[in-house]
Amino acid sequence: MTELLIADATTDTPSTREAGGANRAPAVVLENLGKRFGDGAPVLDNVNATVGQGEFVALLGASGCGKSTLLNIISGLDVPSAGALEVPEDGAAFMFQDSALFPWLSARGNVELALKLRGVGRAERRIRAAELLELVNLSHSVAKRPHELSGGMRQRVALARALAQDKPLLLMDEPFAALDAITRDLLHNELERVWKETGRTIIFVTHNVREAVRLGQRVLLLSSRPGKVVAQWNVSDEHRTDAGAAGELTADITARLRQEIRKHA
Ligand SMILES: Nc1ncnc2c1ncn2[C@@H]1O[C@H](COP(=O)(O)OP(=O)(O)OP(=O)(O)O)[C@@H](O)[C@H]1O
Repeated sequence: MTELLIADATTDTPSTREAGGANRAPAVVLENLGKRFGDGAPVLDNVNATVGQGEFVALLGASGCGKSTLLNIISGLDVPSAGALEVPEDGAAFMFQDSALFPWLSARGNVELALKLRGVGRAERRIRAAELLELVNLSHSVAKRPHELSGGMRQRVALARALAQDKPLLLMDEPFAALDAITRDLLHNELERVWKETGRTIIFVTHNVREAVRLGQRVLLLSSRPGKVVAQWNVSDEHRTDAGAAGELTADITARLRQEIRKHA
């Protein structure tokens, strides 16, 4: 059992501060963050977490616990009602469950558009888009439009487009939730490779414990109503190489997640 207990998530405890990786400079710091829409009950309350530069963190929680709200706040699309946050000055790129590609543009056109919005010149755009599509294993389909691509291929284009924004932080909101299990496994391998090659900081939201353990160096569990970080686990090399150890960790996290869900059932 490797759960790092957060005894009092209402304060910025040493466990939450250090878990970003004692050797890493922080990329994202959330301090006593709260969010309430209008005069409704708080959706997030006293969220404390630190994500280190280059770290891959999986954010897990029951449906409706505020995961997307938290990503929206980190990305700057929404503002917190309480607390403070530090995010990279250069901002974040976002990737969603729906690839949200422009249907009239090819894979290359979609990626080039993101480069154009950054002011990259025409010749360089072509080269850079080709590199990014190669990075996500889509060199053979650059001229295809979204309707000619499978769901997995569309998500690869969306990943290339997110990388084209050249932001140090990548926020991923259940990007593979709509894919079949085999395609999802393939994309897990590819995302891991892309993360290692690009050194991005990634916060990856999912409902899927197995996916969180497969991808995250650290898994954070958000409680429901209100959402706050109630537990976290480090995923070690042993979990990556030993299916038994990964299975045990997955079972531990699942039990803890069920506990959270039962509280509000
Ligand atoms: N703009 C908004 N106005 C009012 N309430 C909102 C708004 N956005 C989100 N909420 C509420 O905040 C809560 C958390 O929503 P959020 O989408 O962040 O949860 P989630 O954990 O991402 O859910 P899921 O896993 O189902 O996608 C929900 O009760 C939702 O109805």
